[in-house]
Amino acid sequence: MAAIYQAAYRRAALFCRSHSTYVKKMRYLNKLKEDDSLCRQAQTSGTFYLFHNLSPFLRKVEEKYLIPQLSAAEMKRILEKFKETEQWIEKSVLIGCSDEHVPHFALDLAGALERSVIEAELKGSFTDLRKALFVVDEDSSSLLASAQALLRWHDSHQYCSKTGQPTQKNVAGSKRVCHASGITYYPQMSPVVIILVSDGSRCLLARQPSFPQGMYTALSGFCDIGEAVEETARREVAEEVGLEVESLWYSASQHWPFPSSCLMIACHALVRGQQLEISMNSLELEEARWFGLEEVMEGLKREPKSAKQDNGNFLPWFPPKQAIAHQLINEWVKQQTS
Ligand SMILES: NC(=O)C1=CN([C@@H]2O[C@H](COP(=O)(O)OP(=O)(O)OC[C@H]3O[C@@H](n4cnc5c(N)ncnc54)[C@H](O)[C@@H]3O)[C@@H](O)[C@H]2O)C=CC1
Ligand SMILES: [Mg+2]
Repeated sequence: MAAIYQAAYRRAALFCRSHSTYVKKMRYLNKLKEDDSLCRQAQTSGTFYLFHNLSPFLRKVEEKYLIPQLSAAEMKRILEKFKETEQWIEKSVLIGCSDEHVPHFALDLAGALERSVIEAELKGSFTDLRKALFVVDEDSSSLLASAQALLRWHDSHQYCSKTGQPTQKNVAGSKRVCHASGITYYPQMSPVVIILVSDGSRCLLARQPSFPQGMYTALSGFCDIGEAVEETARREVAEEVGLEVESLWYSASQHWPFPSSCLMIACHALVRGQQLEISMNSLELEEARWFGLEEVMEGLKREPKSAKQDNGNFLPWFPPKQAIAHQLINEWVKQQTS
């Protein structure tokens, strides 16, 4: 009995310790965002993730893809070797820190150094994010997605939209300021609601014409200005498939970097029993239909590569596990089978 209590105590102590590590880390990051001189100093002891034209730098070691972190000294050496000034470090943005408070920065070297030069020097390659996200581990993929989103936002917000004057980033890159108008700009995400519609025993999955062949996913749509999440969900389901949502419940959320920084808010929805006929909006969708449990379970197991049949048709497959749509579909299967 005592052993059980000891184990519980150890778990509780561990929780408290990790909790306070987390709190300290978040407060340190917040300080770096607010204090330019502290952040400038942090750049001299931090580590750097490299990008080129928004493509992250990856290194393949055996069968694994890793994202190398360069020390500040290594960064300095490379910039000096290729006759670039250290000023480039100023362009980096803060993306996190370790539990020991080693800050992590992301830096895009396009404009400073040739892509192939850095690739040869550091023995790796700048890889399109659409590939990179799916070959690195889960923690690295969310770090790459948010780092790229922040770099992209800075790249496209160099000027004030009111005065046309250049904006200046703070050292951490958590904002940009137009000194002519005094306007502060903060990095933005567009909220998108993704809804897995069910009639109780089947779920509704759809395809847009631009999707890879055979891929189906849950319905989704950007929030209109002024809308609540529930309103977007009801409107998108009505617009895209002509059905009325009866009840809606939240599942989880995810940052999604395509086409640029979306906050995906994932929900399950039930539609009214009497009215299950799909009336698809063919301007947005190529196909929308009900899937039974068995077909969904098979689709979850199917790899895109194995979806093509001998007759040229494609069997249905769903987004990979990194996409929140996958999680919604998995949850629905669990609900049906529990
Ligand atoms: N991570 C995941 O599991 C999934 C992510 N998605 C993402 O959700 C996003 C939205 O999905 P859709 O069904 O295409 O949205 P949607 O049904 O709202 O239609 C897209 C159209 O909405 C308009 N629009 C309104 N506000 C916009 C904004 N802030 N940015 C861009 N376009 C805007 C544009 O005309 C665009 O063509 C896509 O970017 C897609 O990558 C979609 C499904 C799964
Ligand atoms: Mg849509």
